[in-house]
Amino acid sequence: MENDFLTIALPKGKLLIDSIQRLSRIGIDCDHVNEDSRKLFYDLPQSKVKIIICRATDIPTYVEYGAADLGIAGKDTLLEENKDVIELLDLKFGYCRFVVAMPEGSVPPKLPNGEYDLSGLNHQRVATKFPRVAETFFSEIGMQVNPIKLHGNIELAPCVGLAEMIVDIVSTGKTLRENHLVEVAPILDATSRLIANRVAYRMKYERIMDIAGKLRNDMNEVANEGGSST
Ligand SMILES: Nc1ncnc2c1ncn2[C@@H]1O[C@H](COP(=O)(O)OP(=O)(O)OP(=O)(O)O)[C@@H](O)[C@H]1O
Ligand SMILES: O=P(O)(O)OC[C@H]1O[C@H](OP(=O)(O)OP(=O)(O)O)[C@H](O)[C@@H]1O
Repeated sequence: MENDFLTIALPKGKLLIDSIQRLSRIGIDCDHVNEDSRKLFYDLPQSKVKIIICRATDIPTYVEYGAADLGIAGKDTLLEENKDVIELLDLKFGYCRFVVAMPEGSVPPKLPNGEYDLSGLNHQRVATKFPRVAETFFSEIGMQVNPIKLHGNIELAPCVGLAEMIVDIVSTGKTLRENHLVEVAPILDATSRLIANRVAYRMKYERIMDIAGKLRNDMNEVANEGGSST
């Protein structure tokens, strides 16, 4: 019966390989799902699962509207998209950090506690893919900024005068370094999460909790063996 099937939305891009590995390890036969193909959905009748491949930033939308029962998305995307979904599990891969960064030549002075004094940045322009995250961070410290929404290569913006600073993801720090930008404030850390549609969570509770439980056990087993969980 069609309703026995569970639809899982996976993000193309950086999180796809780990997502496939995690699902494969708990017996969902999705090893053949790959990004090089232009195929965007896969039926896995043995596992009674359909996999759909979405842009990372669209995963919460597919799950909120019920086009997917489950999805895997970065916490950064969940905060920015702010969709009505249930966050079931921290999968602990795809680690990255949100930061505020500025050109080396214009970093603000430091406070006695060693943090940068951001107060002079009030009402300045922030280039970012994450305007909600940026505005929330600054409003929590009593400041207002003018977000300029971009879709990529954020680090370019302050180098060419489009914005005074950026709010972006840092992983290795290479992109900041190569563009002469300095982190002036951490915002938060992000990892990938298993999310569920609210209705599916009630209607398909046992299957969803079975998958979430198996993913959690798999992570614990890998951690107990002392290895990386990805
Ligand atoms: N160095 C990194 N840069 C960007 N994202 C990272 C990094 N490390 C981990 N991630 C995680 O991977 C997720 C997907 O990133 P990816 O670059 O594949 O897609 P995207 O470019 O953000 O999405 P879209 O294609 O919709 O713009 C991010 O939301 C984040 O959670
Ligand atoms: O600290 P690093 O390891 O250098 O990684 C950080 C970079 O990775 C992301 O960009 P992405 O590769 O997603 O490309 P984009 O600029 O098109 O978003 C992010 O927006 C940074 O630019």
